[in-house]
Amino acid sequence: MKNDLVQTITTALSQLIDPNMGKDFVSSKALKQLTVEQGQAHLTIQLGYPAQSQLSGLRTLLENAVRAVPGVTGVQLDLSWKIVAHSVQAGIKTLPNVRNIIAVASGKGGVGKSTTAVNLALALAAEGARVGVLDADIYGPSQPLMLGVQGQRHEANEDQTITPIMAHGLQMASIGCLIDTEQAVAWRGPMVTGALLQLLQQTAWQDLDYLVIDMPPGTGDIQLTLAQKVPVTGAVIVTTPQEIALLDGRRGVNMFQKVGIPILGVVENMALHICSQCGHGEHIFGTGGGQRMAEQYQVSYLGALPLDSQIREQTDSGKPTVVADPNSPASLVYGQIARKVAVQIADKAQDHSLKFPTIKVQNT
Ligand SMILES: Nc1ncnc2c1ncn2[C@@H]1O[C@H](COP(=O)(O)OP(=O)(O)OP(=O)(O)O)[C@@H](O)[C@H]1O
Repeated sequence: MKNDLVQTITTALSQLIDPNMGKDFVSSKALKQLTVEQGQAHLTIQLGYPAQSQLSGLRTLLENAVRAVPGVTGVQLDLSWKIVAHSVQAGIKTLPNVRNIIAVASGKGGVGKSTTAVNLALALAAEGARVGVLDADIYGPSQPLMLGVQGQRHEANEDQTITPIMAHGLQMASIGCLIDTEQAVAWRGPMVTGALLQLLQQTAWQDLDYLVIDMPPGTGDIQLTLAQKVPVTGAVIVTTPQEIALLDGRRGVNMFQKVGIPILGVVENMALHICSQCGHGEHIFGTGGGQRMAEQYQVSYLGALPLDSQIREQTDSGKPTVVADPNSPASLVYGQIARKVAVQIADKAQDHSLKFPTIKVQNT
């Protein structure tokens, strides 16, 4: 009888879809433990993604499903999440204290890659994850400004590490807080990649679930070398609707796929112009480009942000939208993007790197 009840509850949970994962709680491996004693069900459900804002809804969903099983007289549910490290490119070691690296990239500059990276990081943190940001945009480091810590310097430690700067709950490292980046303009590619890899490896990251890397814009040698040497779980491509940016965005998708990094999806930034006077929205650059690109490459379309002066003002004044106005429509979009990214990472059960051929790079 007892085993029968365990079996019936397991069957019920195998038919209950986690709305975030789009998968049931058994095949997503979230159900960790289930015992039944005199009709009292004790369950341990562990999600693979941060879900602070989702916990009460998921709790109700799960408890109702178990309670509806005939013979169950009560439910005790232990509901939590645990973010684990996922596979990276073949032959590359993961970083200690960093479970997952998310590269945020764009085919060209000025499309809002840094703005997307910082708001994605903050939205993941708002869901309860431990998050860091590495500003790898050596020619135009903007994370210190966006996180309101411009002028601060990294502290060097005796063990050759540097301490990340804390901002809005994120651990941040930026080349802009280490050197005068005007010098870097004259650096050749290998010097740039060397400095960025050193920054990544010598920062004393503390127990991160996700490290979001704000990549240098473009798809040249520096980006390719980084994509080959940094242990990345997945990449997010930021693009704008203009055709030229989309062409560049396609190059970004190709570059990551060539080196065996899965694309977590495409973010379409500045997709719609919102008039600051009347609030009216207009697609000044055309519609549907990001979605078409995602379909063409069979990658996920993560969402679209409007061209909104508030996003610019908030982010450029050191308080990105997700912290300045957490309930705004734009923050909700960043939240959805973060959830889709986290869920895709949680769903990444195996090493995808074998799916794509690895190419050799000459200029390291
Ligand atoms: N959705 C948006 N609406 C309005 N302004 C935006 C939006 N996204 C970004 N911006 C603004 O556009 C400017 C460029 O953004 P950002 O620095 O994020 O671009 P980028 O792609 O990282 O550029 P680069 O790589 O050249 O540094 C910034 O002033 C930023 O505040």
